[in-house]
Order: sequence, then structure tokens, then C-alpha cells
Amino acid sequence: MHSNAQVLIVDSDPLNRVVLENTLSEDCRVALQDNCEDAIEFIATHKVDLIITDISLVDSQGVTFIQRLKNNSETYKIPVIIVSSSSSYSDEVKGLQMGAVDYITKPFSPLIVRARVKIHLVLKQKSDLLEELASIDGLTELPNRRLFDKHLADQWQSCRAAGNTLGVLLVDIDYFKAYNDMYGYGAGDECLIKVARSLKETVDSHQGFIARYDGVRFAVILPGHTMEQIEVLLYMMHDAIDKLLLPHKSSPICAHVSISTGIVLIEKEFSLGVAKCLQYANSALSQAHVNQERMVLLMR
Ligand SMILES: Nc1nc2c(ncn2[C@@H]2O[C@H](COP(=O)(O)OP(=O)(O)OP(=O)(O)O)[C@@H](O)[C@H]2O)c(=O)[nH]1
Repeated sequence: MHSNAQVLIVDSDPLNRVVLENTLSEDCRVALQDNCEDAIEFIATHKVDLIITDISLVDSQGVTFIQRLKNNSETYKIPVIIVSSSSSYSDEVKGLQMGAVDYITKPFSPLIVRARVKIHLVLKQKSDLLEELASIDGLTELPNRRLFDKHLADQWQSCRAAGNTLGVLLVDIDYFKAYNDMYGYGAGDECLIKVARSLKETVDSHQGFIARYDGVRFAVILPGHTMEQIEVLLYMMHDAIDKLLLPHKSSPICAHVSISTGIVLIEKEFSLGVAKCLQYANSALSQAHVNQERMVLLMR
């Protein structure tokens, strides 16, 4: 278990807070809050791995606290342990049914609390790792399509709400089937890794998000960018791939590996929807291939 894990104790009783802090501070970082509102604010601005709370399940404030955590997509995965002075089975069942991972009754043994907290932190660490692995493409180590879809949906909503533009790019490596046929699939994999790294470096320098979309296509999300900024980034992306100088003798358009790009810049028309936007980006990319242009832009 990481001693870097962050545990938040939410308890209105100062003595309980100190006892719990002393119990846990050797194993992890401990933050203290004495009420639910401040706790919610803390969680919104810090990464919290586990919450321990003495909130009473008989008053509506305690119930609302857990419900707010469990109904929020950012916080629902944080394990909650209830430490309660009520030893009634119905309260315990209620707490667990609301989504708490454990229920400890007062007076508690510090050793038991410590042992249970350790177990839940290890489980949380494993589930975080699984989540991360499920979002990363194994070959290029870029975010995968699953994470891209989630990120695009989030950005779509926030750009729409903030009145920002949203650029979506699809990037394809040209004539890759021919590349595999000529150099072999293993060399194709190495080429993909190099192209992915190079594109990521460029996109990162422009505060964009890049993912492996599928096969040999990458997708880029650029929130709040102007057309001029996107053009600069595109120039840099194409330039970076040109500079890799990866030989591609079977490409009919270039002696080296090259890319084509389809772009959609949403300025206002968010009613279009994510699926249509991707469809347009794909059409722009096909147009770039057919016309042998390096990039095609569609604006909405
Ligand atoms: N080496 C390697 N090849 C892959 C991988 N994923 C997809 N491919 C291959 O990439 C090729 C992509 O080909 P297409 O997109 O159909 O077409 P293309 O040859 O790139 O031609 P254009 O798209 O017209 O430039 C296919 O032959 C796939 O088998 C991968 O992870 N590694």
C-alpha cells in the first residue's frame, strides 16, 4: 500500500478526529474535516482515496452526504467507511446499502480500524490500476478509444457550456497496409509507436488530448482553440512525422511515412452531437486521402 494514499476523516467530534488521525497517520496521509459541506469542497479539489465518516444515518445531512458522493461521477468510486456509535443492524445495513464499503461501531479498536483501512486502500489501489490499464492502448501507450469517447463527451459538454470552440482531428498514417506488406507487421508496430510518441509530444505542447482511435488512426481533441492555433499545431504534427524520416518505399505519395488529417472545428453548432462530429471528421479524412491533400477542414 502507498503511504501516499490520502484518507479524509469527516467527524464533528474533535477528539474522534485526533484519535483516528493518530491511528492512521503512519500508513497514509490524513486530512480532517468537521462537516459534510467542507468535506465535499475538499474532495472536489483533492485526490481522496478513502473517506472515513461518523455521519449519523438518522439525520438527513449524513444520508445526503453519502448520496452526493455516490451520485457524482467524479466521487462515486471513493470508498467510504462509516464509523458509527449506533450498533443497530438496520443502521449498518442502511450504510452498506447506500454504498459504504465498511461499517465500524464505536468504541472501536484502533488496530481494527487500521487493518480495515489498509485493506480498503489496497483494494482501491488495485481498482485504480485496473481502470488505468483499461484506458490505455497496449501498443502505443496512448489513451485508448474508450477514454477518448469519455473525454470527448466531457469536453463537448464543458465547451458548449462555456461557449468555447472545440476542434476534433482524425489522423491516419498513409498507406499502412502497404507498409506492413513491405516491412512486416513487427516493423509496422514499431512505426506506429514512433508516430504515436511524436504526435503526442506535439499535441501535449498545445494542451490537446490525443488517443489511439482505431487501427492506425489517432484522434485529437482541442478545446478552446482558434483556427489559427489548430493550423499551427497541424503544421507541427506533419513536420514532426516528416522529420522522423521513416522510410516507406511502397507509399505512392512520399518516400517516408506520412499522415493525413481530417478536422472539424465546432464554433457554435454543438447541437450537431458527438457522433455526427466524428462522422464529419472521418469524411474530412477520407477527402484528404482521395484528394491527396495533407489535411481537410470542415467548420460548423
Ligand atoms: N503493424 C500494425 N498494423 C496495424 C495495426 N492496426 C492496424 N494495422 C494495419 O494497418 C492497415 C491500415 O490499412 P487501411 O487503413 O485499410 O488503409 P491504408 O493501407 O493505410 O491506406 P490509406 O488509409 O488509404 O492510406 C491494415 O492493414 C491493418 O492491418 C497494428 O496495431 N499494428
